[in-house]
Order: sequence, then C-alpha cells, then structure tokens
Amino acid sequence: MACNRALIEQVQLMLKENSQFLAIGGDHAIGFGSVAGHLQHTPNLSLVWIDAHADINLHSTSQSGNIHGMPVSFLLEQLRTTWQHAGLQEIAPNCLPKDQLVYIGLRDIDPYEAFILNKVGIRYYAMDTIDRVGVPKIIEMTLDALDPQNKIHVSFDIDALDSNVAPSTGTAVRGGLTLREGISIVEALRDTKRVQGVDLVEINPKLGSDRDVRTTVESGLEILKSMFGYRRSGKWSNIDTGILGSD
Ligand SMILES: NC(=[NH2+])NCCC[C@H](N)C(=O)O
Ligand SMILES: [Mn+2]
Repeated sequence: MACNRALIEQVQLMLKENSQFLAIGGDHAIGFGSVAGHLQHTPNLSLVWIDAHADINLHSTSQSGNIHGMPVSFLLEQLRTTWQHAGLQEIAPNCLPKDQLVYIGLRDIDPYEAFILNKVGIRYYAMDTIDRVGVPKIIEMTLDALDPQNKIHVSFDIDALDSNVAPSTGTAVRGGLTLREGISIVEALRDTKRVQGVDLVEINPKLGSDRDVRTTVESGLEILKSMFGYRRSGKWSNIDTGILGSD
C-alpha cells in the first residue's frame, strides 16, 4: 500500500506536466495506485480493464489473499463501503462509478467475483462473449458504454493475451486474446484520442525460459507501440512528398 500511496502522488505530478502517462508493473496491484492517482487528477474518468481476471475480490472473498486480485474493488464507488477500515477515503477520495468500467478478455473469474460483477451490474466482456460476437463488436460496445466526454485509462494485464504469446506471467490462462486482437483493441481505444493513462502489468521476466521472456516482452511492446500511435496501415510525416514528381 505504501507503493500505491506514492504512485497516487506520482501520477498526479506526471499529469500536471504531461498529457499522458504509462505505469509499468509489477503486478496488477499497481492498477489501484495508477487509476486512483488518475482519478484524483481527472475525476471524470473511464476505465478499460483488459485482463484474464476480474481483480475485483474483496478482503473477505479472496481465496489467495493476493492484492493483485483486488485492485478494482478498491476503485469502485459501489464497493467502497466494503473497504471502510482501509483508509482509502484519505488517499483516494475520488472513485470510479461502475458504469464507466468495461472489462475485456476475462476467462478466470472466481465465484464471488462473478457474483459481484452481476450484482453490481458491471459490463464485462469475457472470452465467450468475444468469441460469439467478435472483437469489432466488443470495441463498439465498449466505446458506446463510455462517456465520450471522459478521458480513458487503459489497464492492460499481459495475461489478457493468450499464454502462447505471453507465457511469462504469474497467473497465465489459456484461451486468451490473440496478439492481433489485443492490438485491435488498443488501436481503437487510441483512436478516440482520449487515452490519458495506461498500465502494462504482470510481465514477469523471472518466469519461463529465455524464449518465453522474449516472446512476452515483445508482445507487451507491440501493445504499447499501438497504444501510443503505431499504425499497421502505415503513415507518413516529415518526409519529402515531392519524390514522385509533381502532377
Ligand atoms: N492480476 C492478476 N494476475 N490477478 C489474478 C487474480 C487471481 C485470483 N482471482 C485471485 O484473486 O487471487
Ligand atoms: Mn490483472
């Protein structure tokens, strides 16, 4: 929590001087500090949480006790009362309303998490929905759900991607997004020009072979490249446009 406390301050400082920030994990517990800091700077915020897991456990529902399985519950307005004794009001008074949260990529949801998601009425596009309607439709529904006036925070857990493209992570789950699907999603978010904060978390270079680590880091870099402007369809600027002669 001390690390998140510092991150909350740091994110606000970064946004005072820059138009965007990137937070690299570490595990997804930093999603709390990163989004909370963002919310203190920009109270009208939308959050897209791209992950295999919902990370919405409460202290009382977590089977692992791992904080990286809880950050979304720290952030949500509708769950704040369950953290009454954690002192969150002092360090992060602004929280996120549930209608400005969309999850993409879920496929390993604990029973209590499933209950919370449905009871609170949170939008989540698990892999079965993605398989049924396809990524373009998921993107459309995501953008429709978010307030067009809001800035966007994208919290990208590398385990959202299938473990064949992102093996070096602590809680890998098969059957995830392909790298192309991940890229499509971040391209669409980027094209809104409203993305102000990004997390990339859960790449763990201590796990797997050297090749696994390389594969995972390369996938993460492709996601970041697209997030921050790379176009697969190509683009040009600052070049000599006279090379083909004048017409
Ligand atoms: N950010 C992550 N990798 N989270 C995994 C969470 C797994 C499990 N639901 C838990 O609460 O422990
Ligand atoms: Mn996560």
